[in-house]
Order: sequence, then C-alpha cells, then structure tokens
Amino acid sequence: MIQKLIQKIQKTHAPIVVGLDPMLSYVPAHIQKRAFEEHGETLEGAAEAIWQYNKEIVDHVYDLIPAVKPQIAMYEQFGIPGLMAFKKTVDYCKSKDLVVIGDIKRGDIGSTSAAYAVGHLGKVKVGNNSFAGFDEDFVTVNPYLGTDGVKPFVDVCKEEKKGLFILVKTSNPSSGEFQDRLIDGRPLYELVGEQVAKWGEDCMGDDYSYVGAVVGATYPEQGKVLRKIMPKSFILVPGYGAQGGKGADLVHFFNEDGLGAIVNSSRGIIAAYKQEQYAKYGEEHFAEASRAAVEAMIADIGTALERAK
Ligand SMILES: O=C(O)c1cc(=O)[nH]c(=O)n1[C@@H]1O[C@H](COP(=O)(O)O)[C@@H](O)[C@H]1O
Repeated sequence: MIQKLIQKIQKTHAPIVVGLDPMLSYVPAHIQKRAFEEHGETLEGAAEAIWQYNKEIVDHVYDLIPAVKPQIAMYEQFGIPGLMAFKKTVDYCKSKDLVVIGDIKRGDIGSTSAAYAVGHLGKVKVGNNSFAGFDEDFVTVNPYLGTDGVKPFVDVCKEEKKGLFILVKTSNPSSGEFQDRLIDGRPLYELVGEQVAKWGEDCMGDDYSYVGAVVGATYPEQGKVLRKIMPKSFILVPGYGAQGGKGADLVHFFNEDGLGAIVNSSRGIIAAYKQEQYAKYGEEHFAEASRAAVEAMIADIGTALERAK
C-alpha cells in the first residue's frame, strides 16, 4: 500500500490528504433537511447527513488527491449509525481508488492491539470464513504502550500489505507536555522516532517503509530533526490550515526526492465554504469550495517545495 500511496502522490503531484472529519454543524442546511426528512432528527438522520456531505466532497476532489483520512471520532459521536457512515465513507473512497488512512489512534496491550489491527486492517475468522471489518489501507497508532502494543499492527500490515502512521510528535498545543520531556538529554519524540525507524526496518516497500510516523505541521523544527532520524518513514503531517500550518513550514518534512511526507487538512478543506475567501461558493456549492481549497493547498505546498530546491 505504501507503493500505491507513492504512485498516487507522483501521479497527482499532490502530497496531500483530505481529512474527512465531518461535524453536523458543517453540513449545509439543504443536506441536513433531506436527511432529517427521511430519517427524522435522529442518529440515523445525522449519519445520513454526514455521509451525503462526505460523498459530495469526495466526488469533487478525488481526481486531485492521493488519499483521504476519515477521523473515526467524528463518526463515533453518532453511535452505530455513525460507524456505518464511517464504513460507507471508507468503501466509497476505495471505490474511487483513493488510499484510505483510518485515523483511529489505537494502541493497547498486545492482545487488544491485535483485535484492533484485525478489525481495521485485517480479517477476522468466523468458523471457516474470514471477513474484513473496516478495511482501511493505513491506520494511525498510538505507541505509548511500547513494542508489544505496536507489533500486532505491524504483523497484520505485513500479511495484508497495508501500513501505519505512528504518533511521534503531535500537532496540538500541549503535545510537548510529555513528548518534549528529556530522557538522557533527548526529547521523548526523538526516541519514539528512532523506534519508528527500527520498527520499519523490515517493513520496506521499494524506498519507503510502510511503518510511517505522524509529526504535526505546527512543529517544523522538530519535523526537520525527525525527517533525518526516520529517513525511510513516510510522515503524515496534520496541522495544515485550521491549526495554522502553512506550505513554507513544511519543506523540511520532505526528503530530497520530493517524497516522504503527506500533509493533511480536514476543516480547511471540508468546511472551506465557511471561510471568507471561499464564501462566494455559498452553502449550496460547498463541495466546489472544497475543490478550490484543495487546489490552493496543492499550489501552496508545491510553491514552497520549488522555492526550497
Ligand atoms: O493523527 C492525526 O491525524 C493527527 C495527529 C496530530 O498530531 N494532530 C492532528 O490534528 N491529527 C488529526 O488531524 C486532523 C486535523 O484536522 P484539522 O485541524 O481540521 O485539519 C484531525 O483529524 C486530528 O485528529
């Protein structure tokens, strides 16, 4: 799957991910109205509304981008109907040949991680049958429990040719509280980065490992250091747009081959129509605003990478 991600980045010239993080408050009134008429003001109605919203956005941007990242929390808030909308979104994006990164941020004791890995990346055995659960291509993993919490994900990835992005330095304001703590004089995120590189050593595609890392766009200096610590790991870079990250901050997340990073924007794309610069599209044409925001993001990152050459 890492090879597919790389090929798609090369084909689209767009090292970006659209984050499908729907909130009901972003869904335009006409879509909510239709969903509520059909299902009432219920969890089913909300789930239908976010699914229709996602679908229209995907239909307007899929040809421009290599990958999407649905954030499962946004679906879980609507309970079981929400999870069904998550699964529909995953399947629809795959039918559009997009790489799907399930943002699930799991990680537990070994046996529990194994169940998460099977449910999201692998297949569960039921008698003589086996079934894929959510079936994303990559998932995000929290490494706080150490190697035995991560290894079950790596094992399933090996079997299924899928991949991981492991949290190394997160984009949020409090990320330094633990992640920047010095251990033997070095910040924890560097030690985690070294471990990600090690976990990835026998998980290689052609040039890159399918064990990647997450490093926030909001910490460009740390990104520069981590790029060198994990030369063969793809870095998923969230924090662009709504959290303040800009193209110029991101150049050091990439390797000299122009690869090695994929930048996520969620609210900045899916709720673009709410921003002043895209207001002209109006609520009715929200997905066209998303397309314009994707084009602007590709241009911003492309220009920054050109300038850095
Ligand atoms: O793993 C992630 O994707 C992630 C890690 C991180 O450090 N920061 C971060 O914002 N994210 C996710 O990236 C998305 C960012 O959303 P926006 O701020 O709306 O672009 C959300 O789904 C977050 O959960």
